Amino acid sequence: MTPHAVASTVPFARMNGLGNEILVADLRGRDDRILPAAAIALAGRAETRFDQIMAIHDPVTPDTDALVRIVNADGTEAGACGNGMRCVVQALAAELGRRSFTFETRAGILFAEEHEDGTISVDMGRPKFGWQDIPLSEPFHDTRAIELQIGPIDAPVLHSPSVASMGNPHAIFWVTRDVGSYELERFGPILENHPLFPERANISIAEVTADDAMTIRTWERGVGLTRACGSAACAAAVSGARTRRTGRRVTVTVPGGDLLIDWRDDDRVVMTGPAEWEWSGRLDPATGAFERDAVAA
Ligand SMILES: N[C@@H](CCC[C@H](N)C(=O)O)C(=O)O
Repeated sequence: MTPHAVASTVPFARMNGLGNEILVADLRGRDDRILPAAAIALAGRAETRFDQIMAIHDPVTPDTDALVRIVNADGTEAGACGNGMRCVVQALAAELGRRSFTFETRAGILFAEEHEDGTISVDMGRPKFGWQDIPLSEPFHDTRAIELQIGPIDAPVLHSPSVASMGNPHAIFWVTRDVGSYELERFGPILENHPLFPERANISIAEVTADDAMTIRTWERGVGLTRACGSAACAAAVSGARTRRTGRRVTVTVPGGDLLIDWRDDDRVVMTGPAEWEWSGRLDPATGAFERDAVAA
């Protein structure tokens, strides 16, 4: 890289949260952002393919540790990313030798904590169920099951989803067969872009397997099929409890593993799970050019 290019790059770590592919980029001390073109370029390369970039910026609000901007693979910004927040916590805990953090995101202030066993809990805030808050493009007074279906009109494959906002819009379709048996790659893009969702939506299918367990698969807005989506797990858990399908504390199994979701009595949703570091490098937030750090022999 030329000296100029090196000066314009920032450190980043390739990480994952249960297989949700995350790049954690450190933009502290700078005024710039990850540009959409850079995100699209990074997402398009096998080595740096990602679901979200978690860009750590200097804090804006007093008493927060950092502002975190969340960028999807298509370059759009998201309000929430549960798996990505766990990766941010693991990276900052290793750097700063602390375990508890307060972050600001587009969706509000979040609290997070790394436990002794290495798992990380993120307080994802309060869910919203009002149709304007999700948002939907038309009024639905009961968002536990809205009128929306896909497939033949008289025998829909998926129908009547619960909808919720966890800082980002989610639709949860309840099914009674193995979630792997549905063509989510076919239905996901149609439902993500359905006119009912003016800001598009994350689309999940969920099978309840016990009062305290469910299995989900998610088509992520701005990304596609994913091995894990933390905010979808939270949205599915609160929707399961709201529709009396489950209790308020559930293990949500995603293709990448298990997340524990606790919808506390104070209405806040706490997600607990792992994060994993893969490798580090430097990237250019304007172009997406990157280089890997040399690995010690
Ligand atoms: N993977 C995330 C959710 C990412 C955001 C989503 N694609 C959106 O645009 O809302 C998670 O773990 O929550």
